[in-house]
Amino acid sequence: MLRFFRSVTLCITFISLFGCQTLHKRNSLYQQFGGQAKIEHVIDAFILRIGANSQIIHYFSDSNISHFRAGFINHMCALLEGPCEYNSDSMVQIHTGMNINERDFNLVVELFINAMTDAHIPYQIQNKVLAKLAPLRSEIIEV
Ligand code: HEM
Repeated sequence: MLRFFRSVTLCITFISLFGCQTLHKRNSLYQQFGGQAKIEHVIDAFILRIGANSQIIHYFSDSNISHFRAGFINHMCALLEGPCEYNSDSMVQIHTGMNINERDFNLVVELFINAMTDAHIPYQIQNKVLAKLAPLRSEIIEV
């Protein structure tokens, strides 16, 4: 009998843990954003905006844009707690030597916000994404 109750308790614990995990994934910021297709759509629009901006385009003059696109998408997917792992170089490693100033950083973030707005990402979700990006600021500016 005791063994039976132990099994039932173990089973309930397992189900609640598993259930919580599923719920967490369903409510992740990645899901709220609109999943992979939406991330790719926003980043494509973001890249077009970077390409059209004479203040910051020079940073990307030696960059492979399809590599940047793939890396940025993967990083964003992981940042929003999607089903991706970001194992590439750190933000500091990538941006070291670029001497990105605060003004240019703010402009890039603004271009990203514009891309999200055009893709109809609700402001409440945009703010959650910006809160995830904010701590990266010091890893990117003037490193
Ligand atoms: C929160 C803001 C930012 C995030 C999350 C971010 C993230 C990233 C990531 C993940 C990559 C790697 C892409 C790859 O795998 O190739 C990357 C590359 C790059 N980032 Fe940023 N970045 C940010 C801001 C900026 C700003 C403000 C600039 C310039 C004004 C910038 C310039 C670049 C350049 C030029 C590369 C390509 C480097 C190369 O060609 O190897 N980034 N960034």
